Amino acid sequence: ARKCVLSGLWKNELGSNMTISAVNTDGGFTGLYHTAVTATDKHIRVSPLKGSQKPTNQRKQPTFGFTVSWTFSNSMTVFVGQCFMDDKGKETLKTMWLLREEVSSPGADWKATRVGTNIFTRIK
Ligand SMILES: O=C1N[C@H]2[C@H](CS[C@H]2CCCCC(=O)c2ccc3ccc4cccc5ccc2c3c45)N1
Repeated sequence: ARKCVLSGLWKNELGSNMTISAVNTDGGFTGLYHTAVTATDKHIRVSPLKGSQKPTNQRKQPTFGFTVSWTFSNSMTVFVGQCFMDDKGKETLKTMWLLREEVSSPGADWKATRVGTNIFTRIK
Protein backbone atom coordinates (compact mmCIF):
# COMPACT_ATOMS: atom_id res chain seq x y z
CA ALA A 1 0.00 0.00 0.00
CA ARG A 2 1.21 3.54 -0.66
CA LYS A 3 2.68 5.29 2.34
CA CYS A 4 2.59 8.79 3.68
CA VAL A 5 5.86 10.53 2.95
CA LEU A 6 5.69 14.24 3.85
CA SER A 7 7.55 15.54 0.79
CA GLY A 8 5.44 17.89 -1.32
CA LEU A 9 3.04 20.80 -1.00
CA TRP A 10 0.48 21.03 1.83
CA LYS A 11 -2.20 23.53 2.94
CA ASN A 12 -4.13 23.85 6.18
CA GLU A 13 -7.59 25.13 7.11
CA LEU A 14 -6.17 28.61 7.87
CA GLY A 15 -4.95 28.88 4.29
CA SER A 16 -1.29 28.53 5.20
CA ASN A 17 0.86 26.39 2.97
CA MET A 18 4.14 24.55 3.33
CA THR A 19 6.58 22.87 1.00
CA ILE A 20 8.52 19.90 2.34
CA SER A 21 11.69 18.69 0.66
CA ALA A 22 12.67 15.08 0.12
CA VAL A 23 12.76 13.12 3.37
CA ASN A 24 16.27 11.72 3.88
CA THR A 25 17.14 8.19 5.00
CA ASP A 26 17.04 9.07 8.71
CA GLY A 27 13.60 10.74 8.33
CA GLY A 28 14.95 14.30 8.37
CA PHE A 29 13.45 16.98 6.15
CA THR A 30 13.48 20.73 5.59
CA GLY A 31 11.04 23.07 3.93
CA LEU A 32 9.35 26.45 3.79
CA TYR A 33 6.22 27.62 5.59
CA HIS A 34 3.97 30.43 4.44
CA THR A 35 1.46 31.29 7.14
CA ALA A 36 -1.82 32.93 6.13
CA VAL A 37 -2.29 34.34 9.65
CA THR A 38 -0.09 35.86 12.34
CA ALA A 39 -0.55 36.94 15.94
CA THR A 40 1.26 40.19 15.28
CA ASP A 41 0.73 43.15 12.99
CA LYS A 42 4.14 42.49 11.41
CA HIS A 43 4.19 41.11 7.91
CA ILE A 44 5.45 37.53 8.12
CA ARG A 45 7.53 36.24 5.28
CA VAL A 46 8.09 32.68 4.22
CA SER A 47 9.96 30.95 7.04
CA PRO A 48 12.19 27.87 7.13
CA LEU A 49 11.11 24.62 8.72
CA LYS A 50 13.07 21.57 9.88
CA GLY A 51 11.68 18.30 11.07
CA SER A 52 11.70 14.55 11.05
CA GLN A 53 9.22 11.76 10.43
CA LYS A 54 9.29 8.12 11.48
CA PRO A 55 10.44 5.76 8.70
CA THR A 56 7.61 4.62 6.43
CA ASN A 57 9.07 1.16 5.77
CA GLN A 58 7.35 -0.38 8.82
CA ARG A 59 4.43 2.03 9.02
CA LYS A 60 2.31 3.80 6.47
CA GLN A 61 0.84 6.38 8.88
CA PRO A 62 3.99 7.85 10.42
CA THR A 63 4.26 10.40 13.21
CA PHE A 64 6.36 13.52 12.64
CA GLY A 65 7.40 16.82 14.11
CA PHE A 66 8.77 20.04 12.71
CA THR A 67 9.83 23.48 13.86
CA VAL A 68 9.15 26.76 12.05
CA SER A 69 11.52 29.57 12.98
CA TRP A 70 9.61 32.70 11.96
CA THR A 71 11.65 34.99 9.81
CA PHE A 72 12.28 38.50 11.18
CA SER A 73 11.01 37.64 14.64
CA ASN A 74 12.07 35.72 17.70
CA SER A 75 8.94 33.61 17.76
CA MET A 76 8.93 29.90 16.98
CA THR A 77 6.33 27.21 16.38
CA VAL A 78 6.66 23.46 16.80
CA PHE A 79 4.17 21.16 15.09
CA VAL A 80 3.70 17.50 16.00
CA GLY A 81 1.30 15.07 14.41
CA GLN A 82 0.57 12.04 12.32
CA CYS A 83 -0.18 11.35 8.69
CA PHE A 84 -3.42 9.44 8.03
CA MET A 85 -4.39 7.87 4.74
CA ASP A 86 -7.98 7.02 3.78
CA ASP A 87 -8.92 3.99 1.70
CA LYS A 88 -8.64 6.10 -1.45
CA GLY A 89 -5.06 7.02 -0.61
CA LYS A 90 -5.92 10.61 0.40
CA GLU A 91 -3.45 11.84 3.02
CA THR A 92 -4.27 14.11 5.96
CA LEU A 93 -1.79 15.52 8.48
CA LYS A 94 -3.44 16.01 11.86
CA THR A 95 -1.24 18.26 13.97
CA MET A 96 -1.05 20.20 17.22
CA TRP A 97 1.26 23.19 17.55
CA LEU A 98 2.84 25.43 20.18
CA LEU A 99 3.63 29.03 19.19
CA ARG A 100 6.21 30.66 21.42
CA GLU A 101 6.68 34.41 21.30
CA GLU A 102 9.70 36.06 22.85
CA VAL A 103 8.77 37.92 26.03
CA SER A 104 10.83 40.53 27.88
CA SER A 105 10.97 38.90 31.33
CA PRO A 106 10.30 35.61 33.16
CA GLY A 107 7.27 37.30 34.72
CA ALA A 108 5.67 37.33 31.27
CA ASP A 109 6.59 33.75 30.52
CA TRP A 110 3.09 32.53 31.53
CA LYS A 111 1.50 34.21 28.51
CA ALA A 112 4.18 33.44 25.94
CA THR A 113 2.93 30.17 24.48
CA ARG A 114 -0.18 29.60 22.39
CA VAL A 115 -1.48 26.15 21.47
CA GLY A 116 -3.70 24.96 18.67
CA THR A 117 -4.42 22.34 16.04
CA ASN A 118 -4.11 22.31 12.26
CA ILE A 119 -5.13 19.80 9.60
CA PHE A 120 -3.10 19.74 6.39
CA THR A 121 -4.06 18.23 3.04
CA ARG A 122 -2.01 17.99 -0.14
CA ILE A 123 -2.13 20.69 -2.76
CA LYS A 124 -2.18 18.85 -6.08
O1 LIG B 1 -0.59 28.00 9.75
C1 LIG B 1 -0.60 28.39 10.96
N1 LIG B 1 -0.39 29.67 11.32
C2 LIG B 1 -0.54 29.80 12.77
C3 LIG B 1 -0.82 28.35 13.24
C4 LIG B 1 0.33 27.92 14.14
S1 LIG B 1 1.73 28.84 13.68
C5 LIG B 1 0.74 30.27 13.46
C6 LIG B 1 1.44 31.38 12.69
C7 LIG B 1 2.47 32.06 13.52
C8 LIG B 1 3.16 33.15 12.72
C9 LIG B 1 4.22 33.85 13.53
C10 LIG B 1 3.64 34.87 14.50
O2 LIG B 1 2.47 34.92 14.78
C11 LIG B 1 4.55 35.90 15.00
C12 LIG B 1 5.56 36.32 14.16
C13 LIG B 1 6.39 37.35 14.53
C14 LIG B 1 6.20 38.00 15.78
C15 LIG B 1 7.01 39.07 16.14
C16 LIG B 1 6.79 39.72 17.38
C17 LIG B 1 5.78 39.30 18.23
C18 LIG B 1 5.52 39.98 19.45
C19 LIG B 1 4.50 39.54 20.25
C20 LIG B 1 3.69 38.43 19.91
C21 LIG B 1 3.94 37.74 18.71
C22 LIG B 1 3.15 36.64 18.36
C23 LIG B 1 3.36 36.00 17.16
C24 LIG B 1 4.34 36.47 16.26
C25 LIG B 1 5.18 37.55 16.65
C26 LIG B 1 4.97 38.19 17.87
N2 LIG B 1 -0.84 27.59 12.00
